[in-house]
Amino acid sequence: MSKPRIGVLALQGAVAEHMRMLELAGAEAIAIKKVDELSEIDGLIIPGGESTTISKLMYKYGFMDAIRQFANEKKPVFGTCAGAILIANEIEHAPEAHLGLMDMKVARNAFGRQKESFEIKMPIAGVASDFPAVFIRAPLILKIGNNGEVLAKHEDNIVAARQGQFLAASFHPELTDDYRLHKYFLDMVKEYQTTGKASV
Ligand SMILES: NC(=O)CC[C@H](N)C(=O)O
Repeated sequence: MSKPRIGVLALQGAVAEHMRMLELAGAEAIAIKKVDELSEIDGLIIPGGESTTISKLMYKYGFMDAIRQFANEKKPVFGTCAGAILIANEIEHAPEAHLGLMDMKVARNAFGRQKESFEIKMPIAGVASDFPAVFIRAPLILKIGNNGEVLAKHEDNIVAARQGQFLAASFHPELTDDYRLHKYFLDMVKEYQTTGKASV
């Protein structure tokens, strides 16, 4: 079977780092700069960075509707840090969501000033017992919808979750050499490719 093709939304943020991890995990990584490039990929990562900036650029280049359409085709989407904020359907203290794909409520910059940035090892269900998670002005997942699955918690707060084709992490899984969470996303993409084929 050929390698799954995974895109990284390349408007702002940690793009090259995600591409490197995807390649280590066995995918073909593609930087997505224009909407028509979405048709070339089987799954999409929306990286960390600054969610307001990425959102503005998404509107400017027509990505809002194009990514919603991509998700409608049952293709997996993984949002990390700012990317998790962008895929959430509810943001605390914000009047509206951005893409509103995944049924979860997030809070931005939720760790307070002394803990703006830190690294810990933590268990992630189905991924690792000791995953090195780097948090940088990270959001928290306050709640997830009924069919969502909590994958990781830090001090009782949800920091990684999955809901069907959607995966979200508060932290940056692309800043170390540990590509196990990228591998997990790759397996999700393969699962959806197989499901897609089986249903036709
Ligand atoms: N590292 C990050 O992606 C930080 C996210 C940023 N604090 C935001 O709200 O967009």
